[in-house]
Amino acid sequence: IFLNDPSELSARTSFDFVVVGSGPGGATVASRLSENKQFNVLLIEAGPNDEGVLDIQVPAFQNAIPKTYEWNTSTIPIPSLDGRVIEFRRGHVLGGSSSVNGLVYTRGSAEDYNTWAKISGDNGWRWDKLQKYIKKNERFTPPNSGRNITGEFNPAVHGFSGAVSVSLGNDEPYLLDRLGLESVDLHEEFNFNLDMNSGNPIGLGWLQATVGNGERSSAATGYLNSTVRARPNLTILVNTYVTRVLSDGKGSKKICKVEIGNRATRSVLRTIEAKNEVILAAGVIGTPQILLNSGIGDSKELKSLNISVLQDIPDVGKNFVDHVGAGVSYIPATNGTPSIDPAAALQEWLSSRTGPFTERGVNSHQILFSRAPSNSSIWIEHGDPSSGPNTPHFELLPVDLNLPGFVVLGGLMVLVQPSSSGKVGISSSNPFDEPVFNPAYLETKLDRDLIMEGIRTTKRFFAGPGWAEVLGDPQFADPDVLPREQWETITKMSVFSGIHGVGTASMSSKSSRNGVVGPDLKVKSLQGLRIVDASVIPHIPSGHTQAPTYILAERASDLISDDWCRRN
Ligand SMILES: Cc1cc2nc3c(=O)[nH]c(=O)nc-3n(C[C@H](O)[C@H](O)[C@H](O)COP(=O)(O)OP(=O)(O)OC[C@H]3O[C@@H](n4cnc5c(N)ncnc54)[C@H](O)[C@@H]3O)c2cc1C
Repeated sequence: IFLNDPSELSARTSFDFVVVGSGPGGATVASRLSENKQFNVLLIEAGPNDEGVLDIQVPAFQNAIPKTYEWNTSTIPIPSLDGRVIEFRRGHVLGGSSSVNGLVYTRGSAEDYNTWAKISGDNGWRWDKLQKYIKKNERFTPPNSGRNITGEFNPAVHGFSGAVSVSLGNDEPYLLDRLGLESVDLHEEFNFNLDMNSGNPIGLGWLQATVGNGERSSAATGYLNSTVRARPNLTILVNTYVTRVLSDGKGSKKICKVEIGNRATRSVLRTIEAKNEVILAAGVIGTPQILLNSGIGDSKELKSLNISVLQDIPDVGKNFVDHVGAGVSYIPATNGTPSIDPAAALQEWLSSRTGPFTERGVNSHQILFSRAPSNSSIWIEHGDPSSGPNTPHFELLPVDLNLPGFVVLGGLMVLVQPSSSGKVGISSSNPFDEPVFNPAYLETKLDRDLIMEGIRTTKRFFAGPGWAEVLGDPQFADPDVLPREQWETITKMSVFSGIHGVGTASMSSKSSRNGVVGPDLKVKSLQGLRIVDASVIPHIPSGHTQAPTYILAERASDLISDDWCRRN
């Protein structure tokens, strides 16, 4: 059942489960729970339907998604970036951020998940225990160009019948791909990695993307396809903003209702009952915002905003961690990859779902994960922030963008195991007000030192005769040329968000007083409320975050289902 407006819901007031948010967390849970005909499930999404939106479907358009499909959230002036304000992107459409993201499919390291297990005291979160959920999520699909991909991935570590399609590039290797392989041959520091999704990501490998048959594969296309949408026991309600969750009476700790509103008119509309559970999956910003608006959070902060406290949980909105990156770009010394004819490419995509628009649009098919050298001087001052010795500190995404007025050649170097943490808060008791968000990028000296090491690592990767013919003068702040203070000032003005935020409703062990949810993802000290999205991730994965969120949500679906099947 698909509803475009809350007014269409009028006949129903109660469901077994109400899921809020339709990204990799919420779409997965709503889809899996509604496989059981006995469960009546409502999935609420603030944004519109994703169906038929070309800008979302065409992989190459990932660089230019219209703002109407995003929340357009701004940070506060970030103190650790000398007061810079940046936009933190997040999807506002069915499928959530997976409908607007960069399509990169990386799982992170086995050690990342083993760290979740350690923090939460639940071995079910260990990498080896999660394998069946990885397979339930993934449908590895060969490129529809028919290109031979032998030697570009390891079939043994993939799922072939899951919900979300994952593929390798359709095009033959680009110039940057050939030069990347040359670097691996030339420098002992960098190894070729047949498959970076094996749990051991370090090395240079072929990039896998959430693409199937030339189209974006998202939480919406993967988990909410037309068959799922037609289920009589699943109602999908889009264009509907959730303001709060409510308990069943004064003093009660049992959450049983969701309140919805109209963002345009800033008015509350009504409540909807959840007989079994409310499952929050509104993402790393939306979930803590709803909790705080509901009086679940730091009691001191809530009281100062005149919000009555339903449950004091100081960590709500805290511990925001995100990847942060620096561009390592050069002036092109040659013409690089020739630009394509966009009209012809679109025509080809429309008629056969093949051609350059099936690609991510950056003229590179590779990704490099690496660690800061063990003899680096930074280790004299700092401990290792990573999950373990097989976990990368850095990611390098080579790019060769040749768009009119926008030429980028080199790489995006991203710090994937940062140590700084920020905060999501609210500024008033009005649930329609914007969140107050400080991502605190580069707040720790360790992160600033590591970014420096990452740039040096990237320079070593780009050193070699092949690259010398292509890369001209550097266009980035070079830590080996500039004095430290000047380098830091420029870097703070130019770093970018990895858009991989986690941790604002973090998972911890049952007995821990820190964190927001237990290992079963139930909100501590309350009943009837769970969280299933990137906000519960207690240690940021060293890879991009959609796959970890899907994997987490697949296990969460089993946890929830088992709980309620046992009771009934
Ligand atoms: C531009 C961009 C590029 C990215 N690139 C990559 C990439 O290449 N690879 C990768 O792995 N990851 C990438 N990510 C990150 C990845 O998409 C996210 O980690 C993942 O989608 C998180 O899933 P989620 O379910 O936690 O939240 P989301 O996917 O953000 O979903 C949350 C949903 O909740 C809805 N919602 C929020 N508040 C409310 C409310 N009050 N009422 C109702 N609904 C609400 C939102 O509209 C949204 O649909 C990218 C993200 C962005 C934004």
